[in-house]
Amino acid sequence: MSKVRIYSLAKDLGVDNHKMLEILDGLGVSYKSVSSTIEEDTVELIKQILEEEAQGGAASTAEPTPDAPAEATTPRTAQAEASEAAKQGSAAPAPSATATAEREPEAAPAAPEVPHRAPVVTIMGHVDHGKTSLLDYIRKTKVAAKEAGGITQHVGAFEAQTSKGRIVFIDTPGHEAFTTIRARGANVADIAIIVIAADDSLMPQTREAIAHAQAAKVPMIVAINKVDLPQADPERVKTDLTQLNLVPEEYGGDLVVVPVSAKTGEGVEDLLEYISLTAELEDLRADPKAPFSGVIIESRVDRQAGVLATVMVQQGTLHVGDFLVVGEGYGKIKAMTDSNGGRIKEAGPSTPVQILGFSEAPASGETVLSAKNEHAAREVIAGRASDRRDAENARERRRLTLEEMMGELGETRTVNLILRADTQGSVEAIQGILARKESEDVKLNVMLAGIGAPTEGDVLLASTAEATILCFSVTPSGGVKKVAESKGVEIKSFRIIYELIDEVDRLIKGNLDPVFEERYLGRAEVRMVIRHPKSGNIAGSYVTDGMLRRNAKAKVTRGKQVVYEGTLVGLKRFKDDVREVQTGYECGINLDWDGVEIGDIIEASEMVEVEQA
Ligand SMILES: Nc1nc2c(ncn2[C@@H]2O[C@H](COP(=O)(O)OP(=O)(O)OP(=O)(O)O)[C@@H](O)[C@H]2O)c(=O)[nH]1
Repeated sequence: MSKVRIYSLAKDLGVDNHKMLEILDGLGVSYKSVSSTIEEDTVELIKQILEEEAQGGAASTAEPTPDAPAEATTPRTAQAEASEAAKQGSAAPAPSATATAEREPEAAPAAPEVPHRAPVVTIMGHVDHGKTSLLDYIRKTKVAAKEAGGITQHVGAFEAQTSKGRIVFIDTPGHEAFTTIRARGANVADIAIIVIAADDSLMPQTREAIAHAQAAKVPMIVAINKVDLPQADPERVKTDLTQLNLVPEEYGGDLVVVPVSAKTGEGVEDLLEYISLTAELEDLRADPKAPFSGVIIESRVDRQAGVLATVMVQQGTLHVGDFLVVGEGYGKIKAMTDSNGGRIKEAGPSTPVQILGFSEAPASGETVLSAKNEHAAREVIAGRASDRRDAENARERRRLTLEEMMGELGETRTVNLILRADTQGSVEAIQGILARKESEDVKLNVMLAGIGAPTEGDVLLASTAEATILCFSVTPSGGVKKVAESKGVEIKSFRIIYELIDEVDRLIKGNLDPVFEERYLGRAEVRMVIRHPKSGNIAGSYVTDGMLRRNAKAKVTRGKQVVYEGTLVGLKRFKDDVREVQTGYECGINLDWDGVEIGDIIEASEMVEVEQA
């Protein structure tokens, strides 16, 4: 008796893989994943079930036959239509992030046109260079006056109407240096405006802002502000930028630089024009009909109203009454207001909305998904809570093993560090983060922290204390590198803050790892499936425990069921390929699919667990 692969069969019969697994579950057929094979005689049973469903659910649909010609305009077979109609008629009343039937593209379908969406812009720059003033000017002149009686709440974002269309500005990052929120903030944004005061030129936080935009691979536009001042020197700003390898267009480079004054409004119209042009080039699109996903921009507790959370809709559409899941909490949208304070009933992609309905304030940067109903929301949360407990237990087990190995209860390991950075501000910010990373198990001992490149003296200190030298935005000289090599001292240089922090996480982990091999590496939650017609689908995920490592063994679980086993072949942070991603970071993952598309077997809220290969 010959066998058939589940996903090939699904394709042949024009149903999606989820549906196929559902039917197999119903029949009590066991399988490991959609790559598994099943007996040929089961196929007949499946066909019968599909036929019955089609007849029962879609009265107007013609009898499905394997050779029924597809309609000229649709890429699907008549069977696919029939089975989908059956599904609609039988159970699911509304699509949701956790249960939405995916359409199966045939050989070479014309990709459905996903509509354009408004660009989301973030403004960054050094303190006092005029970020707030510039946003205020745009808000005053470009935001339609709201109806009388509304209460203007700070929502952390606003929408400007320009002659070229809608532009959404995020105004939360503030000057809280080096926070994950801001690193994530750049991720919410499509375009970064770097504000530089014409009388002050490049300052430490300007460089930091540029580094964030570069790390997030979002296009940058430089606004040289305060050009109304007599001492303004825009040319100096441009020359200073070239020294960072950022060459303005008029000097032959590709950096857009716009002189503006937040005081007089000069150049602001040009800036908006450039934003729209950049957005056009980026070809930003989002499907309002796709399952909803979004990001928390900010949240706070209002004494009268309760928890107010600002959500940026990234995909799909939000409606009053929808159930939302964030972290381990959920809420039902009781009311929604737009950034003007006006009540709205629904909100599509690139819309910042303030939501009333969460019982606890969610953290900025958290991903939000929708659930079909309260029951589904609770299930997702229960799954997340149990995963967290498992992770905590695993950590506890690791800790005990370490203690046993050391033969002494409660001994703390110390990681010695020498820190070198470009400015006092960076040194302090990094020290602040390091202090928060310390735990009972590992103490981070910064032996020396200073401005400027590391010296030979640092290397000697490091070699005696077995310390690692971490450099941020400074590079050791050739001579110092040689001494370090001869003494076996590691000097690690970083230009991006989160990479330095990743390294510290690795050092901490290295001190926690028991000597014997542990196969479990970590686990991630799939937050959304990013469909890419050319380079394949990617599962946008969040590492909830341990770490993910490229080429590790991976398995996808839905509840307690393993739906896929294979290898983690692709791992990305933003657009970069990376080897590892640690807990608390978002990443894109791709598995060895054996010809199966991620969107077919994986969906938001599923867990991917990886093990040492
Ligand atoms: N002359 C002139 N003054 C400006 C302009 N833009 C901002 N200022 C002034 O510069 C100062 C700082 O402006 P802010 O908008 O508060 O700067 P910021 O970058 O938002 O500062 P932080 O929020 O503290 O980081 C204020 O006194 C503004 O009035 C401008 O285009 N021209």
